[in-house]
Amino acid sequence: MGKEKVAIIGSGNWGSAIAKLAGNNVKKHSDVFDDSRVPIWVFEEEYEGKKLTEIINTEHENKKYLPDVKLSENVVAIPDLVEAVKGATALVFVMPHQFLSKCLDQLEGKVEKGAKAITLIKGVGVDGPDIHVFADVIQDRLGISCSALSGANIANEVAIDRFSETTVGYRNEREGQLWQRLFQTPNFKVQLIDDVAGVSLCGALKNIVAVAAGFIDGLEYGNNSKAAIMRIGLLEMKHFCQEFFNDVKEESFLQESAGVADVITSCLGGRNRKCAEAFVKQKKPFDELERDMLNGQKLQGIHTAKDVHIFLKAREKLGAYPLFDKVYQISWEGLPVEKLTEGL
Ligand SMILES: NC(=O)C1=CN([C@@H]2O[C@H](COP(=O)(O)OP(=O)(O)OC[C@H]3O[C@@H](n4cnc5c(N)ncnc54)[C@H](O)[C@@H]3O)[C@@H](O)[C@H]2O)C=CC1
Ligand SMILES: O=C(CO)COP(=O)(O)O
Repeated sequence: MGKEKVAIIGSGNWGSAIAKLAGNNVKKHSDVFDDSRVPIWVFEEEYEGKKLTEIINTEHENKKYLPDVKLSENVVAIPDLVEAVKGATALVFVMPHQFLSKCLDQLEGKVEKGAKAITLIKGVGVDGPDIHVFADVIQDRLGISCSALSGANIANEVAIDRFSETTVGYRNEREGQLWQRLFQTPNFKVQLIDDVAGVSLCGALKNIVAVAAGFIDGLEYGNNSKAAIMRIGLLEMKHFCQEFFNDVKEESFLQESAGVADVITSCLGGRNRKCAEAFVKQKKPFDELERDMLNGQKLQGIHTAKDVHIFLKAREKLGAYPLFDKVYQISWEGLPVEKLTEGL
């Protein structure tokens, strides 16, 4: 069997951090991976008067989304999505969830037969009463096996090699071990679990909880309130997964980085938390805050709150998830933020 050829689809803050790890690890495991080239698809834009792909390919740094972190020289930025995945056998999906569907439209019928994929995207696909994790969406649309990676992984910290853990929910153990080889470093520990849905849903739903934590910070309610939001949020996450997905594992919530640890880090230090605090203090809408505070990076939590609201409404289950619903109502329907804790 030939060596695995990796392609990374997405080059934002997390996409660039993961490209750094993958670029180095393919060299470390050159018995398994083709280490000559790791293509990364870049949604082309100008940054400081130059094309972002040109900056990445000459300076080996994504100056817009992950400044001051050097990427290995085998990481090659490519603006054409289909060209970026040409010949790839190991596809890493890592773009903000709102852009996945358009990418899959372009990729359908274009990926290598027998390729495998992993998604690092945090979000869910909702269509009225139907809900899907993105690993399933990718698998169905492209006809390839797709695992999921999620964890307490603030990208800027992983990128500078601070000790962190993550969880891979695998389709089969062999694929889990392949992804572990691609991403694990002495300071980035990759745990494996046979729970694609649980890992994916933890990553999506914790973003709603992080928005709630940001509201608490905006209200200056203090640490007890924030701890309560984390606890209630984690329970709603677990309840939601167990109610609507058959095969999720309890360990994914309580023992894995994807569950409890990601709730904690996101409620302390994530972008969703930061913008939600500003929403309360500055009284500006989220799209304006995203534009002013994130320099092109994207919020996921408020969109996931809306997706989950649409789904729960269609299933007539809104009352069963009061925290998720309060986040939706405050973010999208003008409910006063002081109502967040009412009835929890
Ligand atoms: N940043 C972080 O700390 C972490 C992020 N994640 C997840 O990883 C996923 C990707 O996040 P990031 O890499 O941080 O992205 P990001 O939040 O930095 O978003 C910017 C990216 O979106 C792209 N983009 C903008 N407009 C686009 C369009 N119209 N079509 C396609 N792409 C477009 C930009 O080119 C850029 O690559 C998200 O689901 C996020 O929740 C997961 C763990 C950590
Ligand atoms: O997923 C993350 C940390 O694990 C990042 O969360 P934010 O998108 O809120 O920054």
